[in-house]
Amino acid sequence: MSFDITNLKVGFIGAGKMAQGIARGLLSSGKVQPSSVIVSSPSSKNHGFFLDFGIATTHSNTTVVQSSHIIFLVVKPHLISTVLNEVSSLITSQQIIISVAAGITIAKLEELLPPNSAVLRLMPNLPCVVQEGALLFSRGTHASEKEADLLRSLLSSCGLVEEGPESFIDIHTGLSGSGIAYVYMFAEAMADGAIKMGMPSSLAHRIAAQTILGAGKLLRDSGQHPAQLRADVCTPGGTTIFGLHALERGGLRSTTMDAVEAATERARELGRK
Ligand SMILES: NC(=O)C1=CN([C@@H]2O[C@H](COP(=O)(O)OP(=O)(O)OC[C@H]3O[C@@H](n4cnc5c(N)ncnc54)[C@H](O)[C@@H]3O)[C@@H](O)[C@H]2O)C=CC1
Ligand SMILES: O=C(O)[C@@H]1CCC=N1
Repeated sequence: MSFDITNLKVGFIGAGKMAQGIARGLLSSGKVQPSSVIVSSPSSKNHGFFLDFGIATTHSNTTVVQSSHIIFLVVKPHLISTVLNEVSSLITSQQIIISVAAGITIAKLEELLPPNSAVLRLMPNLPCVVQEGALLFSRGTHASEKEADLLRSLLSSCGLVEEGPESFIDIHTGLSGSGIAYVYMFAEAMADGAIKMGMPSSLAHRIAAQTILGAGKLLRDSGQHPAQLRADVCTPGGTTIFGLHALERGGLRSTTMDAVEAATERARELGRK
């Protein structure tokens, strides 16, 4: 299978938050023009977002399949079977199917698709919208290095794109797909702490966001272990170690590990349904 990326037609089945995130990342790469993208969903609720970018919308999943080389399945996990039962007979081995549904395994996707279908399973996260996503994908039985390269190239503007074994996808879901929500909860709690100490809410939230952004950027760009960066902030007898001690008393590390484990287990459970 070979594709000329400049003429590539990309379809999305599902028009929600994650479809919008990937579509935005995709367009930012400049490799795909809005006129080459089409999106379907049963309601017109989210169509305005795509129409504003010059992307075509439809209520027909069939139309998306018939007009696309690459099809992103961006519906909730429990709808994957329904959608694939509807469109599977139209899918050819010349097309590439990419599922982002949490928990839904490659084996399940291949079972629902015609034999020899090229399938990739992708787990993105919402910061694709700002080109700072963390994405991990795995190849199905009939997806070669070519399809993997094409996906990497298409998603290059979505953020970090890694390929790994399928067994890592549910873990990545617990760590990163869901993980941004843990960070938001932490941001909210940090700001609440500052509000409790007397800072106005809007200033506290702006500073909490910038603190998390700065910490993340330094962590990523320095390549240092987080424990080293944390140690760099701690003056002996200073403020930070008092704050860290309070976090340790609350079991922050253990609770965070529990959160990654719980979300990973839930992804695995969704795959068994
Ligand atoms: N929201 C997130 O942060 C992430 C979501 N995901 C995965 O992305 C998928 C979509 O999640 P969201 O975008 O958050 O959900 P959402 O609820 O925002 O969007 C789902 C979309 O599917 C459409 N839809 C419903 N039934 C349909 C059908 N029969 N045919 C076509 N479209 C249909 C809905 O109208 C809606 O546009 C899920 O499988 C989820 O596991 C993966 C990583 C992160
Ligand atoms: O909560 C969920 O199931 C989806 C998958 C990862 C993020 N949101």
